[in-house]
Amino acid sequence: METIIEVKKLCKSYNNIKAVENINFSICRKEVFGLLGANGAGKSTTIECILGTKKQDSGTVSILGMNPQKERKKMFEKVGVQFQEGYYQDKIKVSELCEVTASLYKKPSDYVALLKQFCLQDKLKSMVSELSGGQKQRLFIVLALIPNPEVVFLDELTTGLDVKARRDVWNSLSELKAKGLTILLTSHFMDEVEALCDKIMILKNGKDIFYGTVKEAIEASPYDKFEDAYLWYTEEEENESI
Ligand SMILES: Nc1ncnc2c1ncn2[C@@H]1O[C@H](COP(=O)(O)OP(=O)(O)OP(=O)(O)O)[C@@H](O)[C@H]1O
Repeated sequence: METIIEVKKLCKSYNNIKAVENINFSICRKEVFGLLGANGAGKSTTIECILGTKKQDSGTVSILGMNPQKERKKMFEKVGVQFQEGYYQDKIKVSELCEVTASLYKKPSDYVALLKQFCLQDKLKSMVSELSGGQKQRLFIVLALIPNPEVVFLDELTTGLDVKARRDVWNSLSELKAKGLTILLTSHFMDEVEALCDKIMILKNGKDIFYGTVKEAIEASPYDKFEDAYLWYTEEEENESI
């Protein structure tokens, strides 16, 4: 299978904090990869190094065969990123924000169809600032998909969404995956990870403490449920003495 993202021996420190220490993983086309871990575990730092918005201290990153530091512009033609609130201006209509985003790309997706897919078709003429938290979150996923990317980065994918909206987002992503999209996501919801991810990495204090499938993670733990296993991997004291 074709490798889309390859991370080798990635290290990044901030002053005295080792945010990411010797991380290795690869993601194949059509795979959904979950980068997991508690607040401060090193997920965002890893993602920023992959996107080239932060420079690692050592190690290498390849995305779609490119070096993100050297080929930033070419890379962003093919890579979508879901940003959080605060990144976008919100005194603008949904349609205008989509239009502006689409204008940045050579072959953008049809944003009206995407808005429909994420149940936002009625909001086309609304101001972004007037959307609910969950509607904004879905709009940010749509914006990440407008480039018609080969790979998309989704950060805290469904935080703030109601139960139905989460399920709808999972279904839409599964459809996009079937069409060839590769997805790297972060999530603090283990049911979501179980439903979507082909492979996961659990980080703790910048280190890789588990890399494999959800099934393997459960099997290598004393528990039957993934959430219990996840907590076992990430728990502070008990495991450190083992
Ligand atoms: N710009 C920075 N300067 C100094 N320290 C930083 C900086 N960015 C992150 N850190 C530290 O690096 C570590 C990893 O942070 P990072 O944001 O990568 O974690 P995260 O897993 O994405 O957390 P969250 O789930 O809260 O988003 C933390 O200890 C954090 O305090």
